[in-house]
Amino acid sequence: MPAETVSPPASSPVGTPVIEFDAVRKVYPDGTVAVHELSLDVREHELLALVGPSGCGKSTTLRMANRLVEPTGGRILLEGTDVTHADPVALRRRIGYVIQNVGLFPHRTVGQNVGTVPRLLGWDKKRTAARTAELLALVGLDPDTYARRYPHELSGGERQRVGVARALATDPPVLLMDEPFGAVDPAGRRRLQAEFRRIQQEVGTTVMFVTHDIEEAVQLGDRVAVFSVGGHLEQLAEPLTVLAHPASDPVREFIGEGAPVRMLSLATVQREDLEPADRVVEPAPEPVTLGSTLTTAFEAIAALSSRATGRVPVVDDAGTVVGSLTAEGILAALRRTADAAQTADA
Ligand SMILES: Nc1ncnc2c1ncn2[C@@H]1O[C@H](COP(=O)(O)OP(=O)(O)OP(=O)(O)O)[C@@H](O)[C@H]1O
Repeated sequence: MPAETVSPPASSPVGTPVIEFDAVRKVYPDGTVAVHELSLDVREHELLALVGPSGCGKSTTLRMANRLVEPTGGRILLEGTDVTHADPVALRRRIGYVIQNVGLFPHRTVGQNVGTVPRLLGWDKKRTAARTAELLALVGLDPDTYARRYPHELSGGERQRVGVARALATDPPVLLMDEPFGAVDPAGRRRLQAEFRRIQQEVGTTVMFVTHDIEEAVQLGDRVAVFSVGGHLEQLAEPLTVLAHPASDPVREFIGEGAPVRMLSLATVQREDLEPADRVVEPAPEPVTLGSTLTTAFEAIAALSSRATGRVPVVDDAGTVVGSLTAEGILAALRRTADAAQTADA
């Protein structure tokens, strides 16, 4: 993340395609067309969110990428190689997979769960244990406390974190996620989303992420693919473009009336929006930190309204005061987003 921004930039990935769907079609034996002539790519380090109403073919699409479902027609390439000819077991070791209820092994400890694939790959005990501890720490679970616990001794959110850690264990180039945070309560879900996004950007994993929740899709996705029933890809674009310029009636219907508010929730306060640090009164009470609390302008408003002073000191990771957040700063962030929505590619 660039140091001068307060939150992750809405990137426009131009990387090489890691997963490519080329005219892929899936018709189930009973004649249901789940996916209709789908062509799209997921680019290196990108998080692509697949979103749409129930039954529109999102999970089928995802599961074709690791051959849990065989396509009826077309080609799927992983890093340039046609996966329809790959050994499914070897393929799944290169592609992490996280689903809603995680599917942890109930009789194995958290540490054993996370270390499953490394052990299958023949890693020795020491290397597996070190990687397990590293991953548990990455997802915010203290290895000394959690590695020896069993799944039933965890909260739902903690289990999801273990699921993410397990999927990342061998550093797969690609992660497929199907409603991974669906079973978590709203507050925990928001925290998990933010933490997962931070980890994904830090590790650089390419992610294909299925959700039925447009809010989750626009918050997490670098790009968003909106599907309609019958497995049609209606629009593939950056979040702001989908919200500001829905490409068809099904997209408009799906994003609903909340689109303007969702658009503003994409507004991010940047360093340039802060008042200069020399105007901050020291010592700064309860500062907020660049890149964490101020994820969106909405959170900035919450930070501001909880202080009586009308300004909130902002510090960087090292604790140095870098500026002061005021209502004008938030307005500047909102204005920038509204301008970007007007000029976003239709
Ligand atoms: N094994 C199957 N046999 C027959 N039809 C299936 C099978 N699996 C899925 N379908 C059908 O294919 C279509 C797409 O299903 P899919 O699970 O991919 O949708 P989805 O968008 O992920 O839905 P949801 O959000 O409800 O999970 C649906 O009409 C579904 O009923």
